[in-house]
Amino acid sequence: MNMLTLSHVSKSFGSKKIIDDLSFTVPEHSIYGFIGQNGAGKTTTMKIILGLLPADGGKITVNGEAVRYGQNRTNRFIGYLPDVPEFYGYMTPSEYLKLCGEITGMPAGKIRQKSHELLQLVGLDKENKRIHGFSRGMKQRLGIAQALLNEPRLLICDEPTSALDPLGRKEILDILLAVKKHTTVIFSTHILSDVERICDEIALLHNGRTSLNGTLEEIKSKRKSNGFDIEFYHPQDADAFAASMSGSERTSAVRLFFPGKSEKDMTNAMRILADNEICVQKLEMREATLENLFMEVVGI
Ligand SMILES: Nc1ncnc2c1ncn2[C@@H]1O[C@H](COP(=O)(O)OP(=O)(O)OP(=O)(O)O)[C@@H](O)[C@H]1O
Repeated sequence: MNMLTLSHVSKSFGSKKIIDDLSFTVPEHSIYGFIGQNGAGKTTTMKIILGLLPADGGKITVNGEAVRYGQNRTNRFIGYLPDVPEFYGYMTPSEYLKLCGEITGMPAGKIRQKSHELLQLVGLDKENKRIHGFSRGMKQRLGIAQALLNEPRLLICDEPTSALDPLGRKEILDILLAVKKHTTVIFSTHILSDVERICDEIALLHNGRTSLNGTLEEIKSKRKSNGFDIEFYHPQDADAFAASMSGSERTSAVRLFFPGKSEKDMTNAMRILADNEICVQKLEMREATLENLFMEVVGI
């Protein structure tokens, strides 16, 4: 089942079209990476999903129910972590979660049990400091605990790792992986290594549409090969081979790179190597990385 679907969604601010016929689906219990450059429209899309901004056209469903601007019925399925979460700095984490639970009408026993469980999950269970002394990473972790308090079916995180150092980012990514058992996660980001680490599926937002979407394997396999490298034992073998197969770049004394070549070209290279009795240390295809696919799509 799909936890979130967007069909032909559009949004303009004045004459500027930000979202243009955007469609994608997020399967239940997946981690979905919503990627785009600064200003691509990620936050705008999330606000439309939350019913906080009206779309100009199209349809969105969350857990099978249609989202309507200005109504918050579908938000009972959603936990939301904004890019810069705001807290009452004079409270401790457990006081803050208690307040959030009370506002949403949770019974006191349930608030206690969920707060304990969630603070443990985000590594803040032993933290009795007031929130104003927290690091950015601790605030993001508390924000995730708060977003999960009402046991949402869908957790939406807006750039949860963007302002964090590598350790802080790892902590957030590990938490998102842990919550996937119970909750579908969609998170926006422009940090591609985070996406490669935890996402089951991705959509790349460019010019208001998804320019790439699917699993990482699907996306990488659809794109053209990036070529192959050959590492020789002797520089003179590299010289001889470069003379017999065109299109190489010398990347070291004993290495040649053949940019843009296919698997068929690599088979041909193997034949030439065998015919000339040249033994090599290594011969490998260069896999498309998400980063070079991103560059290709956005035209950098
Ligand atoms: N309320 C608004 N009125 C006018 N323009 C807006 C409004 N909100 C967003 N925009 C514009 O829409 C575009 C998309 O903004 P949005 O915040 O959705 O991008 P984003 O992908 O989340 O970017 P970032 O990674 O920088 O947060 C930007 O050009 C922004 O200036």
